[in-house]
Amino acid sequence: MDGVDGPSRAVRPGDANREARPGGPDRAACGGTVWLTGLPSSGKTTLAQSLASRLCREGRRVEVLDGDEIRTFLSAGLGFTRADRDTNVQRIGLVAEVLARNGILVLVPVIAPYADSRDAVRKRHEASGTAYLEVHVATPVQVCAVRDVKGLYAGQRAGRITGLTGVDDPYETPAAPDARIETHRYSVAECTAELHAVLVERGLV
Ligand SMILES: Nc1ncnc2c1ncn2[C@@H]1O[C@H](COP(=O)(O)OS(=O)(=O)O)[C@@H](OP(=O)(O)O)[C@H]1O
Ligand SMILES: Nc1ncnc2c1ncn2[C@@H]1O[C@H](COP(=O)(O)OP(=O)(O)O)[C@@H](O)[C@H]1O
Repeated sequence: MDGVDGPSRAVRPGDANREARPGGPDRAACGGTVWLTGLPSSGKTTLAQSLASRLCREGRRVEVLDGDEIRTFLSAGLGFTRADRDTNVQRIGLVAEVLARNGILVLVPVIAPYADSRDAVRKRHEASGTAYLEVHVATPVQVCAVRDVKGLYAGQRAGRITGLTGVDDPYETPAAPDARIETHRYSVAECTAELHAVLVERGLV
């Protein structure tokens, strides 16, 4: 309906968030998504939890969208085909963007093995002017296979599972991530500090 002040205009996602900030953008007061992509056992969840704890202590509103939890509810029934992984990633991307544009810092420790799928999530954020950082948790597959937190690598070797990301299923390494974290070289505390510094540098903290 047209208002008394003139014709209405389309309200785009993120408008309310921007208008709620008098004096222009205030990155420290607005949200953003930090997507941690990497192989199973690369350290995504550990780093997301560690960074979330630190950000919470600093008074930020933080959400971690954990891959396993999402697959139990929001993506229940999806498997690990390319189509299912894409659907899973796009659903998570939508939730992350909605939370982020409403002032939450959203940490997403999800494999997201395909570049075009990750790019679509970035574009969704760009469309609403919402900050988005892609972090590659760049742990070599040999190290991940030794860590093998959930026994997936052993399961693949034993023939119990197939289609394991980075072993017999693709992982498209991010070509130009906002950060690359080498968890095989540095401790959890050091990697968390490095990630935190990236957020500071990008004006998210
Ligand atoms: N075949 C296969 N390949 C990769 N990962 C597998 C597979 N089967 C089960 N899992 C476990 O599923 C966890 C969640 O996966 P994601 O939702 O992050 O994957 S995806 O982005 O949709 O590809 C993922 O969690 P993380 O280990 O925390 O990465 C795996 O432990
Ligand atoms: N620098 C590091 N950063 C993150 N995890 C690390 C690091 N060094 C060792 N680890 C260990 O690697 C494992 C990573 O597991 P997890 O975080 O569940 O991986 P993912 O979520 O990628 O599957 C944990 O046991 C963690 O303690």
